[in-house]
Amino acid sequence: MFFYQQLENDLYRIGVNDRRTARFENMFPMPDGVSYNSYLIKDEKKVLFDTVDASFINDFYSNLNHALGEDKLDYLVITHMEPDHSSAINMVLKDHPDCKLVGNKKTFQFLEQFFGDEFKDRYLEVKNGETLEIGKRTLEFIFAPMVHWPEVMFVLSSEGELFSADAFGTFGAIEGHYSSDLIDMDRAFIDEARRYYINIVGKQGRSVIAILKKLEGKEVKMILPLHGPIHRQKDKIEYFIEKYKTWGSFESEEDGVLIAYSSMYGNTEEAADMLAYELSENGVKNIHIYDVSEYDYSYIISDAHKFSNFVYTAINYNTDLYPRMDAFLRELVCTGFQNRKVSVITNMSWGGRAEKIAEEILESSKLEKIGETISLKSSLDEEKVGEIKELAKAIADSMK
Ligand SMILES: Cc1cc2nc3c(=O)[nH]c(=O)nc-3n(C[C@H](O)[C@H](O)[C@H](O)COP(=O)(O)O)c2cc1C
Repeated sequence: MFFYQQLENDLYRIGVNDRRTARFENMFPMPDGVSYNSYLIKDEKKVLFDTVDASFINDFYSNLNHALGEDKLDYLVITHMEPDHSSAINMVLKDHPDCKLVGNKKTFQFLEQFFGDEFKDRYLEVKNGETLEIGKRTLEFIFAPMVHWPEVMFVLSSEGELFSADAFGTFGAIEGHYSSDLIDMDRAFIDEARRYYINIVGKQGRSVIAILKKLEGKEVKMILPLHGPIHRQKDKIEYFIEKYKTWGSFESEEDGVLIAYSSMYGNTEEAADMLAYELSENGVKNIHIYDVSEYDYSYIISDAHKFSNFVYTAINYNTDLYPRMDAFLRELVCTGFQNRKVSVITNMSWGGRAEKIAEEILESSKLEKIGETISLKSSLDEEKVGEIKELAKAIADSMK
């Protein structure tokens, strides 16, 4: 069977859903799957934008062949060489002998690293800002280096269709709603879009801001990302671009406190809980507590970027930082985490370097310390309870 959406008269989304792969990039859980989007324009020239993960080639071919009918492809535009979109390129090229590959110098370098140079005579190399006529449309190539990979390029058609590679994508298979105007973005979409962006593209915030600047003044009527729904309604497009500006600048979206704790026997957890109750007493609305041993880091990291305040615990473990907190903090820093307010609870029974190690890991994040470190000796006592009340007040005050 075939399954695709006709977005315009001659524009099709022919991607597939993947509910079988457990982890994106073999790291990030996808409880709701993911979609690999590929797009087809049937203008005078027939142009395919990216392919899908080769494991889904059969579904993809049924969609593509049905949408193409008797036509053959003239161009395959590669916006991004990551294998979840490019691993079927060689198969498509073999089926479409006159199809040219459109990419930039780096695209073809990576293509050869993955597939060798058997398609060399089919390259159409484009430079930043160059255009290609395909009939009633002209395609403009806008390089977006490091908006995930170095070779990434956006393509803007003269009809205002923006093929944005991994930008503006999300986790989650398409559940019928192939366009964001068909869903409530806040309820059904934005948390997973944030988790996708922060964990996958997050570190490249400067590159994201740079591409958004390049797009200013250009008319974008539709965004067609490689994962998740398309965006074709003005207010949805503006909403999502604003989110990208905030995320790309490493700014928080909301006042709130993310508490990431670790605890072997519950004493440090009790302190984290007590802090949360006291924060609530001080009027803080958004409080999220995560045990770093329980949750996949990608969820905690996404919320750490979302909120203004971050609290972590540093418990001593064989005189080092508890290994799961150590790993979590390192992964957090890998996403470019910065410019947040931070508070710390430590726990030691006899001694160690946990607090120092955590500080060293977070050094590049330029965090503003709020309140004094709460140093537990094994468990809470009256004095520490008083300190937690003071810390909660200091954190709440830091939001005003
Ligand atoms: C396996 C293990 C190793 C520990 N290593 C240290 C250590 O090197 N230095 C130290 O001060 N406390 C050490 N502790 C004690 C903890 O840091 C902490 O004080 C204690 O586990 C109470 O906190 P919790 O109930 O939140 O786990 C260790 C505890 C465990 C179970």
